[in-house]
Amino acid sequence: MLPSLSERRFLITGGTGSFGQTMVSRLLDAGAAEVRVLSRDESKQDAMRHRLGNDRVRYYIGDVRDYDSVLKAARGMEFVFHAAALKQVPSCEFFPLEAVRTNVLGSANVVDACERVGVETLVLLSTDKAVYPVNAMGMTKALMEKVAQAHSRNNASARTRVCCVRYGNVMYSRGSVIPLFIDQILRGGLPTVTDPTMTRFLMSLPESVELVEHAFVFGQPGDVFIRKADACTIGDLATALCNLFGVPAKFNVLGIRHGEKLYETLASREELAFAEDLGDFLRVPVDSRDLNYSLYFEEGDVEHGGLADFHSHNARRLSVPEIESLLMTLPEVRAQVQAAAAAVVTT
Ligand SMILES: O=c1ccn([C@@H]2O[C@H](COP(=O)(O)OP(=O)(O)O[C@H]3O[C@H](CO)[C@@H](O)[C@H](O)[C@H]3O)[C@@H](O)[C@H]2O)c(=O)[nH]1
Repeated sequence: MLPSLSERRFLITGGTGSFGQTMVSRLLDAGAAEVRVLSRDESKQDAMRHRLGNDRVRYYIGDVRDYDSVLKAARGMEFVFHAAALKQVPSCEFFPLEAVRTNVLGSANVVDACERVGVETLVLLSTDKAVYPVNAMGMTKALMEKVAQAHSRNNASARTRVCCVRYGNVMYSRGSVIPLFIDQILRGGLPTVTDPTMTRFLMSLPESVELVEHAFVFGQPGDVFIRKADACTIGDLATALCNLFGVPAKFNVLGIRHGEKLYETLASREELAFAEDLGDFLRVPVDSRDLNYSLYFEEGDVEHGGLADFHSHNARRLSVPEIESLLMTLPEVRAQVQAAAAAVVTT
């Protein structure tokens, strides 16, 4: 999917995370001349340095909240992927201003630094929680999208092409529900399900990386790219995992947590009225009108009435066997299921 990248230079903010590590490997494989990782945690960088052992990867300690640290890392780079964020819904509810500082002001720093040093393309990673947001994480990611779009709308001669991508839950990402449920099952406990009827979109890490690559190759300034995905209920997810590990499908119900929604929306009906359907992806272009709306009178109004939002309650619903098959495509899950099965055989 990626074109040849020899002599091309990349920066990934939050580059030690699940997305960042996968993207770094893809860029190295595609021949990138240099990949910089900007992040706060020196021990994660050190572990990655030892694991990769590749001198085309350079590590920058810094924080997107600190403009100078972003500027230093962005200097000389042609392409930037902005993945650094505060992402946990409940913790952002308790510390909303921290989410504003990282997700909104930090993202604005990234946009400004890229423009200042003449980065060619910047792709910012957003989430379905940014659509009709009810929690601080989603609200701040929605504002991040607005910052990115305003950059494109307000700067006709912008040097940096800025696009966003939006996706749902990445299966087995750090701190997410799938490794948690597996851990609970392996310890002999019951998965703690918030609400069995709650639905989420499911996407693999390679699919999320593919979406970013698509935006990187095809995006126009201000675009938001969305990857279409199937969804499942959390009750079915817990059941599928219990089945895979050969334990009775039972769980404890916790109740919905701070800031959570029963379902997530990947694209609103307002966006779908303008979106371009690209098969696996949707492209939502920026509304590039200025504030003189009367100038656009003849373009008329777009009809939103017949459209429905694209959300995880009306997306294709995966059955329990389908979830089991999907989970077994994840190397981490496969390895844990096989290890558990082998342990049963030897006892
Ligand atoms: O003990 C638990 C923890 C979570 N859940 C449920 O599992 C689902 C997924 O939870 P989790 O894996 O914590 O993800 P989300 O809170 O949905 O948020 C994730 O998915 C987003 C995309 O929607 C990303 O933007 C976020 O960074 C990422 O944390 C939700 O319905 C939770 O209610 C449980 O049932 N039990």
